[in-house]
Formats: sequence, C-alpha cells, structure tokens
Amino acid sequence: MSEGEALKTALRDVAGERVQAVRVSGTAATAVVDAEGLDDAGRSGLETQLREAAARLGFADLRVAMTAARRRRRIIAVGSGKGGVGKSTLSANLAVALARLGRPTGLVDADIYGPSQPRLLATEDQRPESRGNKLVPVPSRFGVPMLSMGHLVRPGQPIAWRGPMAVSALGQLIDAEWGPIDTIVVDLPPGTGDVQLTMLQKYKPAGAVIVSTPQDLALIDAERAIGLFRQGEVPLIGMVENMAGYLCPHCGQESEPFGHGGAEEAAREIDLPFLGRIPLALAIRRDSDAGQPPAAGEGPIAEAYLKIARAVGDWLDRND
Ligand SMILES: Nc1ncnc2c1ncn2[C@@H]1O[C@H](COP(=O)(O)OP(=O)(O)OP(=O)(O)O)[C@@H](O)[C@H]1O
Repeated sequence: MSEGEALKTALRDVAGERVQAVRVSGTAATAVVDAEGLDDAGRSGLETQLREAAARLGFADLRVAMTAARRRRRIIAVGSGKGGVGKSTLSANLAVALARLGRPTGLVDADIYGPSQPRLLATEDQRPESRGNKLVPVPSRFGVPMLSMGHLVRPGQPIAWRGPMAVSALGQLIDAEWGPIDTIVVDLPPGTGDVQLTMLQKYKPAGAVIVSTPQDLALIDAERAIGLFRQGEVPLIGMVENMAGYLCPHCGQESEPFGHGGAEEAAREIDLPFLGRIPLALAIRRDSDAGQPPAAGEGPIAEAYLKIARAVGDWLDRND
C-alpha cells in the first residue's frame, strides 16, 4: 500500500466517506473532506481528529480542505398527541414510500423509551457500527437506512434516562453518518414534553406530519401536538388520519366505526392541509408485526401510503 493509500485509509477510519481525496507530496499531505451537515464546531472537531490520525502516520502537518455543503438534509418529524394512534407505523411506511418514490430517505426512531422501528422494518438483529465518533445507520431491506435505541440496547432492557440524556441519545441517532440520504423521517415519542420540544428546537425539522385517529379524543390530542410544533417553530406539513375506516379483509368493503371525516374536518378548521387517510386494516397490523411494511407491497393500502408520501414530497419540493 502506498503512503497516500495508507493515509486515506487512516483518515477514512475517522471520517468515512467524507474523505474524498488525499494527496501526499514528501511529508506534506492534503485531505479533501466533505463538510456537508457540519457546523463550525463539527468542522473543527473533525479537522483535529484527522490531523491527529495523520500525525500518527508521520504527517505532522495535514492540510484539510473542507468542501462546500453538497446537499441539505431535511428532517420530517412525525408526531401525535398521544400513543397508540399508529404514529410509528405511519413513520416507517412514510419512509419506505418516500424511498420507493426515489427520494433517498432514512428513518430515526426517536422513541427512546419504547423503540418499535427495528421490529417494523425487520432490523432487530442489527447493530450499528461507529465511524469516528458517529454511528452508521443500519440498512433495512426496504431501501431505508435507520437508527433506533432498539439497535443499541438489548430487547426488553429498560431505559430509564432523564430528559438531557434522552436528548443527547437522540442527537447520536440524528447526527449519524447518513451518507447520500437527503430526507430523514423522525418518529417522535408520543406526547408533548420537554424532550420533544428540545429535540424540535435543537434539530430543526423542515416540517411536521401529525397523525390522528377519527375519535374525538385523539383529535384533541392532535391539537396539543400541533401546539408543540408551533411552539418549536416547525412548519406543519399536514395531518394524516389513521385507522380511518375499517377495511374488511373478506369483502374489501370499508366501514367507519369511528365516524367519517373527523380528522379532515378538524384539519380544515385549523387550516392544516389534509395529507390522506389510512384505513383500519388487519393486514397493516399483521404485516407490520412481521417486519413487512405495507408501503413496500402492492394494492390499496400501499397506494394510500404512497399518496401521503407524494403529498409530503411535493411539500418538501415546494419548500426547498
Ligand atoms: N391503520 C392501521 N390499521 C390497523 N392497525 C394499525 C394501523 N395503524 C397502526 N396499527 C396498529 O396499531 C398498533 C399501534 O400502532 P403504533 O405502534 O404505530 O402506534 P404509535 O402511535 O406509534 O404508538 P406508541 O406511541 O405507543 O408507539 C400497532 O399494533 C399497529 O400495528
């Protein structure tokens, strides 16, 4: 291995694919590094690490050339006012549908205390590697790399952290080596507490999707989530109605046990775009439990998720 190749390998151990080129001339060396997504502190921290790695190979004075940001990575936060409305299921399927539509998309399970995404996308057995001081998202079978606390702790192991630790754990998941991903769907923990607000203020999602069910109570809760996003100054992309009508697995007919149009009407009342509805379908629960997101399949359910993903994608393009 030439000196230049040895140096490039050492630098890539620190900064992965960010290291684009390495030039060596005598004892002087230059590294061209992609600084996309790094703030000033991140750049200078990375530069220090690279220089230290070079020094260990005898290059006392590595010059680090940071290239301009190539792409802007945007976060879509998925929230609901309360648990159990299908927020995690929607997040997983939205990410899969966005990827299916050709948008490089990743998924973060921000539900630190009750992670469910590894099961939904069948990645429970995977553990992320780390590169430098960053995690590398695990690949899923559905074209969506992802990170969850569920990948870092043993299944069933209780996580009893206070707010600041949870926020810093979230930072590790979001601020990972995402590679060529430009959209990250974040499944927020249920509720509207400090962790959620800090997370929104710190990681500045481009927009938020609210999930609600047609029941009155869930709609009131959705308004609470809307308040959270407004407080965090996160633009609202719109509302999704989940478990909207019952899709009979036998005859394919849809009935409406919880009433019709509640979420759409509520969204209209508060001037929130309505992104679409997902029926209450046994197949969604069954396939989700089996690690097979319905959005990766065919038929009306996949189509319902794809329709929502198109609306979200259009919003992202309009608000670029
Ligand atoms: N449209 C649907 N039809 C049928 N079952 C659904 C649907 N959406 C979600 N479910 C099921 O409802 C349950 C709760 O969904 P999910 O875990 O996504 O909710 P959640 O809002 O993220 O809950 P929590 O906040 O507690 O994690 C799961 O068993 C899921 O498979």
